[in-house]
Amino acid sequence: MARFTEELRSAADPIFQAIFDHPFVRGIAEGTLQKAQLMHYVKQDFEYLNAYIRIYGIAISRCTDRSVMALFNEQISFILNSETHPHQNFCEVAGVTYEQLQGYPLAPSADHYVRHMLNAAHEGALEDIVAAMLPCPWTYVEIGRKLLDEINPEPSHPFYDWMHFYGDREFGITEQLRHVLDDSAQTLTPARKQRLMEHFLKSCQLEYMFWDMAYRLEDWPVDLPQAAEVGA
Ligand SMILES: Cc1ncc(CN)c(N)n1
Repeated sequence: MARFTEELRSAADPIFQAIFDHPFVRGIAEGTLQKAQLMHYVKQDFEYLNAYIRIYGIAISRCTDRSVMALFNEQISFILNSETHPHQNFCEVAGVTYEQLQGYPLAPSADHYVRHMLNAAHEGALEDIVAAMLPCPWTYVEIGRKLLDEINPEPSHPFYDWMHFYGDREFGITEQLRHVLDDSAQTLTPARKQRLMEHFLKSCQLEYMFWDMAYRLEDWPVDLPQAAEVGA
């Protein structure tokens, strides 16, 4: 019998293919992204990963199994201590410091993505959270591997580090999260599995929208004056 997560991946295949073809991902391959696009991506991804860490925290609060707690704990450390490297790569190419790109509000699509994972976390069980979180490492490891296979970049490629970071590393966590989900799916009803499929597919769509948000420099439609800050 096919793994449940194999069914998820098959259903999401058109979205994965659209992500591989997205102009931001092609811009990584071709080294053609604009400074503003790289900066917008890092501003948004820094806040997205902060939220993702907090959602792991909620997931830990739902765990009964210590090995799953340990897995989530390791992933929090990985994001805090290592997933800064691909951001640094983009900052170097854009010619800005990492600190300059921190503390910005989430743009609409990034906000939508974070809210979707939080809804799954607050309304669902552990497996709902994992289904909504899984596209994050899964799409990136496939993007990284595809780009490495396709262009076999020289160390002088501007995004050499980014491609190696994701192409070499995210497979492990993707497999481990898949196991957590496959194990719990064994005892779930078809209706529950359908719900997990919906969480997974929506996160895949939101992965696409995140790339698109960065490429198009998506932001809220109306700029607010500084005085909109409370007490200013
Ligand atoms: C939006 C998003 N999705 C996935 C990843 C890879 N962990 C990321 N850094 N940002």
